[in-house]
Amino acid sequence: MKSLHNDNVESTPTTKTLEPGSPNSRLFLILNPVAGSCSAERVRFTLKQYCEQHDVGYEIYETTGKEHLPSIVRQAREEDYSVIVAAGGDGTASMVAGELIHSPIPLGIIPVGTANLLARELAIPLDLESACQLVVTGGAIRKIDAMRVGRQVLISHISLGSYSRIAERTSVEAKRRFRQLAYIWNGIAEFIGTRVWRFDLVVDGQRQRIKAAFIMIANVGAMGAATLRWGEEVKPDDGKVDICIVRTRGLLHYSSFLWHALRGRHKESPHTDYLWAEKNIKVTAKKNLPVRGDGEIIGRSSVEIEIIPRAVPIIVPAPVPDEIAS
Ligand SMILES: Nc1ncnc2c1ncn2[C@@H]1O[C@H](COP(=O)(O)OP(=O)(O)OP(=O)(O)O)[C@@H](O)[C@H]1O
Repeated sequence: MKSLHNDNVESTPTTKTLEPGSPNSRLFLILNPVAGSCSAERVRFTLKQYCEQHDVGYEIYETTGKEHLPSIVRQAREEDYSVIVAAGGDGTASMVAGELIHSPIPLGIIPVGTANLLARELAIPLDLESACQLVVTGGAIRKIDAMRVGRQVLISHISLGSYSRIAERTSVEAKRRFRQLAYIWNGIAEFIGTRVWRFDLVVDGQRQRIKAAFIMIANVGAMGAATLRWGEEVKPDDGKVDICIVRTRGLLHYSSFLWHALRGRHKESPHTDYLWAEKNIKVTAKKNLPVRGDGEIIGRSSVEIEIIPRAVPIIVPAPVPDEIAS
């Protein structure tokens, strides 16, 4: 079997097992050194500190972008790590999550990506120290729904239309330099346009033809800007996936859509329709549009999604007991 170790591995051997409420005993970290404005060195240093403090063994795999990440995760799973951690953005988290479906080994997230939508949704701390502490000392486990597309698994969003075109225009270099501003800049150009596209949409076997600026298939509500969400009822662990059909044309419509979203009254927006699916979704665009999944371009024009309810166990902060909160 190919070794999991790469040139930049740091490890300490221990044999403890994960016990709820006690520190995780053996941790495997997958670190994307080019995610967001990540400093791989700082992530290594901070994680090392917490691991040593809590007597937790760890190993770090730094991604190159060329490896088959699912195989790396599969091998770590077989080697009995108590927790597998993704340090990166939503793309890295979903690639790791795909191999942890219905697994007893939870996914920890150190959100050092650009948007970090999944972490925001699950209240996983965005500061490096607190995120490292959480994955090392453990918290609560939340099992979230997953979306299978071919051999790939996605956990946050899949979109086609203007929204996916923005991702296609935004380079890795721009994301690294300007973070979310890179998306906003490219978004303005797309949103002042008035284009809509024809789609064929099949939701749990029900087929319809629609015209829309974009279709957002959301398992996670967070849009990534302020408190904006894709819908009033989008939850990552409710066993269903929401479909937001945005029929906006031009800046005025988008402003109205955002105004309703800001007030949490999405359904009152005259430019959006909402559906939800429990089993599967198929979208086919009549034009050659990119399909965006968890921040990456995953295909063109068509996507078929199988929903896997409450599939991926993720470490989240433990709920604060009422008496402490008050
Ligand atoms: N060493 C590397 N060099 C270049 N690309 C890499 C490397 N490691 C991973 N990648 C690529 O990084 C992408 C995943 O990035 P990720 O989603 O983690 O960060 P992000 O895009 O900055 O954040 P977000 O998705 O939250 O906006 C994948 O396309 C992967 O192939």
